[in-house]
Amino acid sequence: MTPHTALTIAGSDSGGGAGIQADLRTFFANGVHGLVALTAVTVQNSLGVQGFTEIPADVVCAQIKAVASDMGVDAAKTGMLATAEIIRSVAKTLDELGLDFPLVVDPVAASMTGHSLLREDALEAIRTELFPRATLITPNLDEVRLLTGVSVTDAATQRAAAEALLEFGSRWVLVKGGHMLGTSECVDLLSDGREFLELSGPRYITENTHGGGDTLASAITAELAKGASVPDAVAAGKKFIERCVAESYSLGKGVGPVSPFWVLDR
Ligand SMILES: Nc1ncnc2c1ncn2[C@@H]1O[C@H](COP(=O)(O)OP(=O)(O)OP(=O)(O)O)[C@@H](O)[C@H]1O
Ligand SMILES: Cc1ncc(CO)c(N)n1
Repeated sequence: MTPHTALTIAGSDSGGGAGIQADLRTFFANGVHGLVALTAVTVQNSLGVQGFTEIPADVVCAQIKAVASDMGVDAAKTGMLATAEIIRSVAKTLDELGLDFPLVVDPVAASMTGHSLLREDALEAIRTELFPRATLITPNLDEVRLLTGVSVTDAATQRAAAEALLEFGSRWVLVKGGHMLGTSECVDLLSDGREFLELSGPRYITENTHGGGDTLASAITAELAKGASVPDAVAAGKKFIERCVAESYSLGKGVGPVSPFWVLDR
């Protein structure tokens, strides 16, 4: 049987734990065929990002058009987009395609070691060009602060952040709580402005969470590609990432990756 398709528009991680590598293994683990529009080549390992080179914007868009026109896209996600020019071109291309599939925008600004993955002014372009076209946006707490100025420290500020982010025009927002320190639970808040759904799970004690945000967003995208509603896709994505954090491993001298290898024993 031909599987559903999910497109990732994102950068490559030479360490294999984040970026398109995380997306493709997550798509596979969730039973969808992964398509790729590569935006940048990063030089990185478990210790951090040493640099990156972006792909020309017209080549990024040509990849999207090539797969969309021939194979069809059931859902798409964006990760590292590198430059404002790439962001604007991707938005235009999605419009040209009619954007008749769900779009998850993970507003990747920096790696977890704090290295920038976006040229200056590009986060503003994600906000104005992509958020209004997004079915769901999935910022972490650092990205929330950069986008809204809100510092999330508890349930009330997480809800205030969700409300502020929805003003930018996405249908849904997931404010991820992975970086909320001092809590024994990891609580992500999903909202469309009417419903506020707390997705809560155990916080595992591990340093090895590289690629966690990408893995969550691509697991959600895979579920959307298969036809799930946003709340169902996010609930399934949360279960998936939890298990991947629980089974993460050390690799290299720094932060190891979350791992979907457990699906091989399913
Ligand atoms: N220690 C942990 N135990 C369980 N779940 C976690 C843990 N850390 C993060 N998560 C979950 O992983 C997902 C990603 O959240 P997080 O806030 O870490 O995103 P991120 O910062 O974008 O990820 P990345 O580490 O890729 O930069 C969320 O669902 C969050 O609740
Ligand atoms: C290529 C790439 N995309 C996203 C992230 C964020 O996890 C990363 N470290 N590298």
